[in-house]
Amino acid sequence: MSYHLSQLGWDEHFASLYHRFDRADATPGRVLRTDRGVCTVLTTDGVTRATLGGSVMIDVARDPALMPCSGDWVVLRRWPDRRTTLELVLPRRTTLIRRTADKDASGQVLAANMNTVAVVEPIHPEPDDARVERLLALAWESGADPLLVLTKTDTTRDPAAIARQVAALAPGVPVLPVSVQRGAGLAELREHVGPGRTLALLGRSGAGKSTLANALAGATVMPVQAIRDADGKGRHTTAYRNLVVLPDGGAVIDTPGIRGVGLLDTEGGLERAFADVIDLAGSCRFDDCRHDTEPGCAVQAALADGSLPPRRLASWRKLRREVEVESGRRSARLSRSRRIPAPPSSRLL
Ligand SMILES: Nc1nc2c(ncn2[C@@H]2O[C@H](COP(=O)(O)OP(=O)(O)OP(=O)(O)O)[C@@H](O)[C@H]2O)c(=O)[nH]1
Ligand SMILES: [Zn+2]
Repeated sequence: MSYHLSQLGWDEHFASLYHRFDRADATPGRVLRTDRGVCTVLTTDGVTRATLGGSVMIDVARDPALMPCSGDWVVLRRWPDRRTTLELVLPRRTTLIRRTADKDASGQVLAANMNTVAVVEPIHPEPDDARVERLLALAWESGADPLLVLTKTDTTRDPAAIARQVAALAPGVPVLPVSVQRGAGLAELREHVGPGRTLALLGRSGAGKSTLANALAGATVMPVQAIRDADGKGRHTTAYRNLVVLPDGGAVIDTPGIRGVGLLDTEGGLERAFADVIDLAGSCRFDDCRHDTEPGCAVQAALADGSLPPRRLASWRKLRREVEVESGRRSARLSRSRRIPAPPSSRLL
């Protein structure tokens, strides 16, 4: 049985990247999950497990963000002794990456190559404004389209009112209230998946991400589990918690529930998440306005007339300060690591 990778978003772009690695013992695939250096990968022949090849290990030692993750398109190599290694991660189109807690401030990739990132926040107890803002900045940063999903709407009396309040934290982002229990909002959410499209779910533990992924997958049996194992050793019984292949095409990436998430903000995600504040700042009289006591400050004017909630400016300042401090640490680390010559990444396969 074969599986069409195009159902998962494999297209001419990735095919052309893969082309130069195409040889008899190589095959492309998409990472479903990773578990301590062992990756579960879906190929046209089914699901296989692969260990990291030497070149990937060298890349990861240099930059932890190059560790394969759910959603990555990769090149596998099959060896005569039946081992399979993951030899290369094809360049990611979008990347959901958070700053790790270590002092190096390096990045950890949570998901790759998704078209949409849904920030998943429960409507009850009350949505946490600061968390929503932070996760939305991360979603914008990924390069994918952000979406805000408010879950468990069956647990509160007036979900629409809460959705309106939360929408003020999410300029330019569609807000979608859902209840899996009642089946409400799922049809709207399905519009963001479908053939060739991948939706990543991002949110705290208990937000309802796995419940959403299961609801989108519909049946209890994923087609992945019905596909013959590429090793010929029978079916896998593992529950694929990370990338879930949907019966009608497309995929959902269920990221692990995260407690705190640091922003790397190298792609301007913060500015897009705070487009309301940035737009106002563009109308201040002085280009270097600090939005304190300067004359002609559009931000202060909006605070005064109530059109900008004070906490939006406070959040923006707090997150920007955090990113500045952390990027300072990161550049210190990079200048240290430059003393080690970078390995050539092209002698693969
Ligand atoms: N009432 C109600 N409860 C829900 C709904 N969706 C999820 N829940 C409950 O919320 C709890 C957490 O849901 P999960 O889907 O496990 O949350 P998660 O985000 O995957 O959590 P982690 O796996 O820890 O990251 C479970 O007890 C679900 O039954 C809903 O629509 N309504
Ligand atoms: Zn100003």
